[in-house]
Amino acid sequence: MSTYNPYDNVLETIRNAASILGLAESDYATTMYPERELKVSFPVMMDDGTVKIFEGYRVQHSSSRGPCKGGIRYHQDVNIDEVKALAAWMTFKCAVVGIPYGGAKGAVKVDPSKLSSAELQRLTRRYTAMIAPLIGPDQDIPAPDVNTNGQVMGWIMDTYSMLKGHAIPGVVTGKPIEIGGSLGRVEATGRGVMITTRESLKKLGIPADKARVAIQGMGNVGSISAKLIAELGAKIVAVSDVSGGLYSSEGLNISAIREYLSVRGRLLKDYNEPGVNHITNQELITCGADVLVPAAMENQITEKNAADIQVKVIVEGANGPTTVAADKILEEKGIVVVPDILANAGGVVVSYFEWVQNLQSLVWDEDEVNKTLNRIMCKAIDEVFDLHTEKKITLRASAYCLALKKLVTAKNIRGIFP
Ligand SMILES: NC(=O)c1ccc[n+]([C@@H]2O[C@H](COP(=O)([O-])OP(=O)(O)OC[C@H]3O[C@@H](n4cnc5c(N)ncnc54)[C@H](O)[C@@H]3O)[C@@H](O)[C@H]2O)c1
Repeated sequence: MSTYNPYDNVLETIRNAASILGLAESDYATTMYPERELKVSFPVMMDDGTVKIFEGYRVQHSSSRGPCKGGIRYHQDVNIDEVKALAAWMTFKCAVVGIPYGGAKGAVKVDPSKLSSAELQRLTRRYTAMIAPLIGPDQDIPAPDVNTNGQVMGWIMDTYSMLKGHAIPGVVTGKPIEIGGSLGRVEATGRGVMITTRESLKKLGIPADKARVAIQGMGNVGSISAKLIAELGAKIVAVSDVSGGLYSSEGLNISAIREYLSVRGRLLKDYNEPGVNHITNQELITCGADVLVPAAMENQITEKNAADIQVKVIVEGANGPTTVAADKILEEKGIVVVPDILANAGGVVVSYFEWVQNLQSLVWDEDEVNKTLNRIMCKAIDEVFDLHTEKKITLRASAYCLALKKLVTAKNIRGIFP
């Protein structure tokens, strides 16, 4: 078996959509290559006085439909192909939900749990300085992703503003409210996953209040998805984090688990409650539920475990959790996969609201944010399901066809420079 390369996954998915649309390669070739790839190496002074060198990246996949947009990830295993794939998924995500952005992604190869808060701040500030030539509210706007959060965005905003000499809140989204963040942004990706789950179940005729749901990952996306899907009346029977998972056929107490995890450094392997069993991440993926929400990392549903998956629907909270080979197995089994570029788009939609508020120096109330998010998500979900029914293609192929069409149209209108 060849080594897993998420960018190959992206290319195969784009080629499949292009062939469904009957596009010639010259029509969509630009979507196969990132516009810019920056690799940086930079020193950080550690608390003990030693200097460590870290490697980071910023990839801008496309600016055809607007400024580049995409999160920053801190992870010890990150590499350029992963960042290229994540940047491309952002391009397609923004296109499928119809917000005026291209796609980008950044990362630093680091395990942030091994750094003190002061070291994390110095690393973030130096990485920001290294990518400063590429980012800015008009060209490329970062946001949180795995292992980054509002505080990290605050340091990025401050560093960039200091370099420019005045406050520029619109350079990042996912900031704390006090410095220009949007109400509803922290919950937005999970809220989008909940809306996608609710609407998909409705279309498939599965009552949400009878659904049994398993969620992999209890970070920003997984834990908010768990909370909001539970509020639909569904039973969350399994959740997990990097250390392992919890299972209860009666349904887990999500607010108690979220409360427990709110202390930095705590892991689910140490969580104990009567009636709750410890399971592995693999057991979570193959446990008997109706809905599986992978909300951790890429490459979790593969040809090795796809045949053992028993759910009716998979709602991809994470980016790229399912490989192309696994997708084919799931399709043959009749399992409906709601793709990442649709299911987890809530975060970038509310990031867009935050950026608009920053550019206009306006503040929206939370109700307006959530209502507008709901409207945009429901419209995109309807469009993706309609094309899927009309063309008898998977939901992933449908979402990519809709997005690719918009990207090709934008490129054609703009023409080729010079
Ligand atoms: N934060 C956002 O707004 C956002 C938006 C869209 C998509 N996403 C995607 O959602 C996914 C999760 O992002 P997040 O922001 O919630 O990250 P996070 O850092 O807040 O949480 C990640 C969670 O996954 C768990 N995890 C890490 N590695 C794992 C593994 N190998 N197996 C099982 N669990 C593992 C962690 O313990 C943690 O619970 C990523 O794919 C990310 O790209 C995030």
